[in-house]
Amino acid sequence: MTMTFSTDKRFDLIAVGRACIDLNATEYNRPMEETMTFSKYVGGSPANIAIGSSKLGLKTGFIGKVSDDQHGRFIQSYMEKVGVDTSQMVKDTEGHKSGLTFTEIKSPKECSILMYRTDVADLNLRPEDVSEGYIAQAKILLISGTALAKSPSREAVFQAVDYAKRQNVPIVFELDYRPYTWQSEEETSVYYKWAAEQSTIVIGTRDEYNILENSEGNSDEQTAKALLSSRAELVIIKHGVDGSIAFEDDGTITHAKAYPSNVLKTFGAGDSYASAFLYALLNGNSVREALQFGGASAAIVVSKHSSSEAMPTVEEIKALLAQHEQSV
Ligand SMILES: Nc1ncnc2c1ncn2[C@@H]1O[C@H](COP(=O)(O)OP(=O)(O)O)[C@@H](O)[C@H]1O
Ligand SMILES: O=C(O)C[C@@H](O)[C@H](O)C(=O)COP(=O)(O)O
Repeated sequence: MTMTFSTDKRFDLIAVGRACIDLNATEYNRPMEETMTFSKYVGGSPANIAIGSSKLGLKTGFIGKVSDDQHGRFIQSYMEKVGVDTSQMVKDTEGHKSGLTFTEIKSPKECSILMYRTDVADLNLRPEDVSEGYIAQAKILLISGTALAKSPSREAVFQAVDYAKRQNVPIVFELDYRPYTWQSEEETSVYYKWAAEQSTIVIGTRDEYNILENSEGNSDEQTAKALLSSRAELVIIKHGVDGSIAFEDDGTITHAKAYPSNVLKTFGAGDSYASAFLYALLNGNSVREALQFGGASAAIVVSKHSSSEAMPTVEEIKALLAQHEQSV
């Protein structure tokens, strides 16, 4: 299947949610306690997806709140530099700080992130910060799960979803589960179910769908069937190095393998996957081709140091896919 999107919009994709700071360990293969140096990048799942999409050539906008300080200015200027429209990125006027994520690279397979997210600026986005006229200009609105974790950001996302529905803008929900920001898994499940019910495309890992379902017992088929019975037309279930599966509402199921990669760290895979997957779909490619695009993009990013800065170009993705075709 290929999906069709409006052609007369100013933006291909508008993302709503957090834009933060990643501090990635520059010393590899050691625990955080022994890591002394870090490199700074823009981070936050929806910001990474917006940056990745923009680097691929999509016209991209961002709705979010950042701190009114050096970090907020760094985030905004980096996103502008890579072509993301930041006209709807607001500065926090109450002193809230941008979130920080420290990464630990213990081995290429054993990575973790440590988030500093107490009362962060992004979770203080307010409904009145969200413009219906802006959302109306998008082919798709991307919402990320973490923005639902706390008020007032939760209500800002409700507002964005309401505007998108009024304006017939399809919603893409990236589950983006970050336990640090939630009170409990039960609470997360309530909001995840709600968001999935509003969305045309749902993207998440198997573990994230378990959180959504508040249950560990469901198969991918059961999960997809339940979601496709409401508004969703396409459900993507990711399985890390084992690849991903797309379930469509006409019953088509497409499996995609991950591409071999010289892995440096595992984080960044999901965001690069989402940006390239959505790029391909928005450009009229089939779901199968979009899965391949997403997987290739992720294979590139896990071999590099950052999530945002490492987002590949279309040419890099095509080169990896061509290389893979030659070797099979
Ligand atoms: N180690 C890896 N090597 C190559 N590709 C990977 C690797 N890990 C993940 N990917 C690719 O990225 C996609 C998303 O990764 P996954 O780990 O499932 O998501 P997330 O990063 O959101 O947890 C996978 O479906 C796969 O195509
Ligand atoms: O999402 C965050 O706030 C942290 C990210 O910026 C970080 O780069 C990361 O963990 C990305 O991992 P992914 O979700 O696996 O793409």
